[in-house]
Amino acid sequence: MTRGFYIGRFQPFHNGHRSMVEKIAEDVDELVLGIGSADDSHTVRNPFTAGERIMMITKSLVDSDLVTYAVPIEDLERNSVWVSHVQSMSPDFDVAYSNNPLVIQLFREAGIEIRQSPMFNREVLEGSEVRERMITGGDWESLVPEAVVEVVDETGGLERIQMVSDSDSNEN
Ligand SMILES: Nc1ncnc2c1ncn2[C@@H]1O[C@H](COP(=O)(O)OP(=O)(O)OP(=O)(O)O)[C@@H](O)[C@H]1O
Ligand SMILES: NC(=O)c1ccc[n+]([C@@H]2O[C@H](COP(=O)(O)O)[C@@H](O)[C@H]2O)c1
Repeated sequence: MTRGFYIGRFQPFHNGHRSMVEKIAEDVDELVLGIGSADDSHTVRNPFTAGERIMMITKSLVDSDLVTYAVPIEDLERNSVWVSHVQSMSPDFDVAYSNNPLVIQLFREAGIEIRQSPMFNREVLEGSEVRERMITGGDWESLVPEAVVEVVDETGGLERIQMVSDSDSNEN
């Protein structure tokens, strides 16, 4: 039995993340999705709470055969102990997945196997592109699973990101 760990901020969970989960499913029996920066929300870069991101992930993967667990991981001031912090919050895992250079470095230094994945349609499947479209009224819905559209509707996420974006630009 192999269990993987996939870390990301998932702000929001988009079709690139879902494709990555499908790719990882070829390697592992179970997957932990670590919701990074779990303590952050209500900003343009991190608009959604950890709870909202858990809903997005759980509902998007409901039809998947893979056993998945979504675990919130708060940020720490000290990179040197971040991997231990991750391990203290997550079910045990055998291999980690990320394309983030700092994350890759920290897992390598801790002696944990880390695998990268190909980028899927990265020209548009990027969190910052989805958030920009949410703010400007573009087509963001086609970039995310249907379940994410429903969670954003249910939680008033669109009004929220537009409001925090407005207050950011008023401060600048
Ligand atoms: N289109 C994609 N295809 C494959 N992997 C992706 C894609 N987009 C993001 N990832 C990977 O998923 C992980 C989590 O990414 P993250 O939550 O930061 O999303 P992001 O799209 O890079 O968002 P942001 O623009 O907010 O930084 C990272 O390792 C990232 O490289
Ligand atoms: N010291 C720390 O708290 C620390 C170090 C490395 C990564 N992280 C987090 O891991 C996540 C990585 O996800 P992304 O690949 O989406 O950037 C982010 O939430 C990031 O803040 C935190």
